Amino acid sequence: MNKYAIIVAGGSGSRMKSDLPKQFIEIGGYPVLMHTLIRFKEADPSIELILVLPEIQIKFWEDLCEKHDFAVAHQLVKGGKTRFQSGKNGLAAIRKDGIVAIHDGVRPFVSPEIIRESFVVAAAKGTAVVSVPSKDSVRVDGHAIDRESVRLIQTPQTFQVSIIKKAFQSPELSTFTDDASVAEHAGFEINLIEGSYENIKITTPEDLEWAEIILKRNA
Ligand SMILES: Nc1ccn([C@@H]2O[C@H](COP(=O)(O)OP(=O)(O)OP(=O)(O)O)[C@@H](O)[C@H]2O)c(=O)n1
Ligand SMILES: C[C@](O)(CO)[C@H](O)COP(=O)(O)O
Repeated sequence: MNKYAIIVAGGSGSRMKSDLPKQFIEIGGYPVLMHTLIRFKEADPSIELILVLPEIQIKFWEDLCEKHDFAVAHQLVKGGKTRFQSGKNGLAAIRKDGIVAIHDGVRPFVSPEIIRESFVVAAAKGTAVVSVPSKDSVRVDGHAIDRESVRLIQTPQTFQVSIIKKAFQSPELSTFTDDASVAEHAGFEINLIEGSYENIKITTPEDLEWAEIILKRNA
């Protein structure tokens, strides 16, 4: 079975408010993106890695790889204006059937076990989307709802290639905040699997402090 991971890192990182795009900020001495790619190689060395980056950042990334002697093989693909378009560009680089995990480049602490589980479930059921329960109470439009019914969605979001390629043929909608919403819109059932609170998305400056803490805890 062919296995792929599309690591989307084509965003602008506006909420981080940093001159250096957040995917390149160093944690534990290495750029965030290198940690993420290594997690996938650790999960399964046969996974083919596809890294989606803004075109303008590709040379910078290649220089970083040289500087850090980064030897994890990966294919580079140009990003798009939105996460949907970046994902679609990544998918276009896959020519064979198999299973593909789509993962935020800025989630460097996904565990190899969760990655492997997502491939197993997607192979059996077509889709596997990582999620955690909400630890906080939740209100929608001002009204309390049963938080047991809430799941917070993470990545990887893993699919049979044929399913997710078909789903991405839909015109883009503003409600597509992730790949699962694209697949669901196309009529596919979404299977949730258990994630981890450590699998944070580095989004705002304080997340970098959490990242250093998680790294030290795992050292
Ligand atoms: N056009 C885009 C937009 C986002 N992403 C990726 O999708 C992931 C999740 O997005 P987010 O954390 O929102 O990243 P940014 O869009 O870069 O951040 P912001 O929303 O703060 O600008 C990131 O790895 C980001 O690089 C992408 O590949 N292409
Ligand atoms: C894909 C995602 O990480 C799942 O939680 C999330 O939807 C990305 O949202 P963002 O606004 O692009 O950070």
